[in-house]
Amino acid sequence: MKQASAACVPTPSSGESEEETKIAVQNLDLFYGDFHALHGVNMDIPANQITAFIGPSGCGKSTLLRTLNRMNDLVEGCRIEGVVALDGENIYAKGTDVNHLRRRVGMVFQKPNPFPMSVYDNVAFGPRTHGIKGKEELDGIVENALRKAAIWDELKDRLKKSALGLSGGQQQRLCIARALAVEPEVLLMDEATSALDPLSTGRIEDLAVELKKDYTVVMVTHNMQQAARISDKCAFFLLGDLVEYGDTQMLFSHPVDKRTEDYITGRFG
Ligand SMILES: Nc1ncnc2c1ncn2[C@@H]1O[C@H](COP(=O)(O)OP(=O)(O)OP(=O)(O)O)[C@@H](O)[C@H]1O
Repeated sequence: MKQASAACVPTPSSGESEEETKIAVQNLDLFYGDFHALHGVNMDIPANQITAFIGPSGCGKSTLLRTLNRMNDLVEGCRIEGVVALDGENIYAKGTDVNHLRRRVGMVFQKPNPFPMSVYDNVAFGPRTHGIKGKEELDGIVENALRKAAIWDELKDRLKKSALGLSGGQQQRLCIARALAVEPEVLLMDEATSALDPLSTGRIEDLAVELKKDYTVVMVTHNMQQAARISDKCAFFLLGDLVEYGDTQMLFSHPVDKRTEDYITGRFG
């Protein structure tokens, strides 16, 4: 993957508001081989808020989400131009420690993907990889992460049982706990509720709202009600273009672009 040049980018101020920008995306173009998947995307993602990416299938939501912790590095032929700055530092600058980046920017996927091991070992996996070995310390980390993911009470007596025996909703909250166990600053959620029933979806939504106190949450969702319910900022994409980005309430009540209006009113997509 081509490396962008800027090593350190000043975090743009967000004008009159007091919002702190956690991630600044600047002039971002992404290519899969010859296919130009993202076109000159610019957006400031605020700290301690939920930002939702919406738009029809194939418009580039997941692609953009994956640029935020360089998951696209794993895709052969993927090339990026532009800047993604985390706390003002370009994550595509030469010399970036990608493992450290992914520790700071964790990710939860559409399908819950617990490892075939115990509940405890799933959550302890990341910290162990980072060299934490002491039982007492690991016990504390596991409990804390499961509490933050609002699943401690359900799982505290099943820590040694296989994670594969949990329900889909429990597995997804376990995956969130696993992501939180390495103390990230940003949590990326790629359609994290689309495989879940309404009750489990509600739990994850409540959890996301709770988590934004401590983390910056960025989510891709096909569910516009979900974006309207829980996100603070919303970005609408179409065919690789960021069409409109702003406060969720404004975007849903007074969309500026006709294409946004057509999409949120269900005229296409
Ligand atoms: N690994 C890849 N190689 C080539 N093209 C890809 C790859 N991943 C995605 N694309 C293409 O990039 C475009 C954006 O895909 P992406 O998955 O980001 O869209 P999306 O908005 O998240 O879609 P969905 O809502 O269906 O998940 C699509 O045209 C897709 O076919």
